[in-house]
Amino acid sequence: MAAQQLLLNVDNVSRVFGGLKAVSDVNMQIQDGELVGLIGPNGAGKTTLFNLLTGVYEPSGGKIHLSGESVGGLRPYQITKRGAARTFQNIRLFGDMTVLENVMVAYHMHARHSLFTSIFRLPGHFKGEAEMREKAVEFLKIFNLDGKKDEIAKNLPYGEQRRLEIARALAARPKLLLLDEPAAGMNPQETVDLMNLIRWIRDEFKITILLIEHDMGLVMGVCERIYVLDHGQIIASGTPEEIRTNPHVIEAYLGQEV
Ligand SMILES: Nc1ncnc2c1ncn2[C@@H]1O[C@H](COP(=O)(O)OP(=O)(O)OP(=O)(O)O)[C@@H](O)[C@H]1O
Repeated sequence: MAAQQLLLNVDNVSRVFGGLKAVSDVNMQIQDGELVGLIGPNGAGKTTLFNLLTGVYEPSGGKIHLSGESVGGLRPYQITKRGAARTFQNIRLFGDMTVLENVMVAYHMHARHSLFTSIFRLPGHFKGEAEMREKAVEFLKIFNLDGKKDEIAKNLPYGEQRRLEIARALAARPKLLLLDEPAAGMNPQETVDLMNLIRWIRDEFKITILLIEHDMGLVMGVCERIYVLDHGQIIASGTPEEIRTNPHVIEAYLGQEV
């Protein structure tokens, strides 16, 4: 088996808001191809850490490397170009665009049209558009959304909007896909389907996935390794079984089922 490559290296990263250390000296190493969960009680700092990894916030301290390249403090679009794409806790689609257009926007970021062919609308450009449309429909098939390609995104049921958001993030061809509570608002059957889909995406696209999730069944069922944040600090990391029986984790979740 090939040696694993370090994809994401979070080295002593912190973020302070006023007097509050929302993320405190966090260390996290994720290997290429891993499927990793990030859990923790409300306000633990999970979304803040995602915002640091994707350039929404600048770290107050520490370093972040993606594929060996320093990305801490870069703008979100710069980090997307370097291979990290995400979804949000509150769905952020282009609500007034169609389902297909939402995916094509992501493709456009990676299109290889020359300025010349775009301006003069030479055949190469049209070929590019047609190819892009075809690929976008292929993507939508994976997510069982191809039948809805011409619907306006905001009119889709909630679970489908979540799936579309994942499809759009994936269309940007990330090495690292960050999912912020992908099962939020889904019913149990949708959650099980999503769990299978996430695992399939990782295997099929050979990417690395880091997901935040409150649904413990989802995290324990799908992730190979889990980090636990509490009050901005990593209090545990390990396999689902190690996390389930970790006394620090049980204490952090006291009164809640782990
Ligand atoms: N922009 C901000 N300004 C000030 N404080 C913030 C900001 N963003 C987050 N915080 C604070 O940082 C802490 C961590 O919040 P964060 O949203 O990262 O937690 P979380 O683990 O994602 O919580 P939840 O599970 O409820 O989504 C909280 O105390 C929150 O109030």
